[in-house]
Amino acid sequence: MTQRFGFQLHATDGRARTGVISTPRGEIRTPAFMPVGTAATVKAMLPESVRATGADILLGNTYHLMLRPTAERIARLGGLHKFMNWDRPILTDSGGFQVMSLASLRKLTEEGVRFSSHVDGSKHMLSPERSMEIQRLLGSDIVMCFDECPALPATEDEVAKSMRLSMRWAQRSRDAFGDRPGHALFGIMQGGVTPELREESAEALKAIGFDGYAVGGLAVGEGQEAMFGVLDYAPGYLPEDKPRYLMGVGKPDDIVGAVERGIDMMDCVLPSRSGRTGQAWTRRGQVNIKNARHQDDPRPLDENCTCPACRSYSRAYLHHVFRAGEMISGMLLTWHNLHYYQELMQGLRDAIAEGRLAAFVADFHAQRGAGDI
Ligand SMILES: CNc1nc2c(CC[C@H]3O[C@@H](OC)[C@@H]4OC(C)(C)O[C@@H]43)c3nc(N)[nH]c(=O)c3cc2[nH]1
Ligand SMILES: [Zn+2]
Repeated sequence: MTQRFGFQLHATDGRARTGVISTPRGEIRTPAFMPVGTAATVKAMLPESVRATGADILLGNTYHLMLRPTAERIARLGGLHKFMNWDRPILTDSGGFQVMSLASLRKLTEEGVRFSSHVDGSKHMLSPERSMEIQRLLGSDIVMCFDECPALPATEDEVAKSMRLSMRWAQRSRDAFGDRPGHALFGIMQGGVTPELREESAEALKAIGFDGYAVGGLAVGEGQEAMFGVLDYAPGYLPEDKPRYLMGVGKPDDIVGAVERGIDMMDCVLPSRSGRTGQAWTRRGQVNIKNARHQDDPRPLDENCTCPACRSYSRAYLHHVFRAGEMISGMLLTWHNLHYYQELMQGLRDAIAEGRLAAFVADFHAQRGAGDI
């Protein structure tokens, strides 16, 4: 087990890459999908179940945990890994994005963001320095810079101003992070959909120097075509020997397209959130299990899936427990969706390693029927 943070590239296929990120708490196979555990839990899943789906790393979040139960309390109790019973790597987002999307009465200045908690209305402040302190108290292995993700619609001038603020905050995040062997600090590229701004952001981040680089400011409503348009050039502005993390993505076809364009890490609430609403993702497309047509169907969600839901339960049963509002409904569909996402990532890693990504992607699209299956 290494005491350092490192990234080894094993193979490439076109712009896609496969490799391993090594951390003191374990290895992360890339391309990697990171389940979201916002408030110290991947909803409806035990940590050992999350591991059983094949996840090497999960996500926590500064914004949610600073409000409840507070980072100081988690630190007193031994840190986030011990608190939530997950001893493998954890990446925490820096809180900027969530403040802008969840908090109220926000005041943004050069210093940081003052806001009122969406939980109890209490007053708080987040800054690069405070975000680094919170992520250190949590004990996360991969720390994200404190940034500002502009809400759409935004003019190019507003995007430029916001990106330049985020780059000044990236320097302050780097300075506040200090030297923490075995822990990584990732910069976050901003710049909207403007190539010149994306390049300016990448150059600023490279000049500061980070252990990994995120592509931020995407998956905020711009649509897949615009997102892929940015990914056609933005990852190329980032260092080849460092992990590239696309934040908040996405649907299975978003993930495939992002990996083809050189992305190594992704996170998204979709598989867990949609699982709780009865939406199953399968290799042949989506299944809305609450649809009446499943009520007599003895088949599993997906005959080829080896997850507990598909091994032991029928669509008819899943339909029933969703209609009845039983807790097991969200548990089984979340498990299936996370299992499917990890199976997709393993398929991508194998295909890149064997130089057959194009065939894998063609088969991925060919299998997906239109609409509900
Ligand atoms: C969904 N689309 C999307 N999410 C984005 C994020 C947040 C990603 C975090 O928000 C949650 O996903 C909604 C995830 O669960 C927690 C644990 C809260 O963390 C993940 C971003 N975060 C930062 N710092 N900067 C960005 O430019 C950025 C862009 C994003 N686009
Ligand atoms: Zn399954």
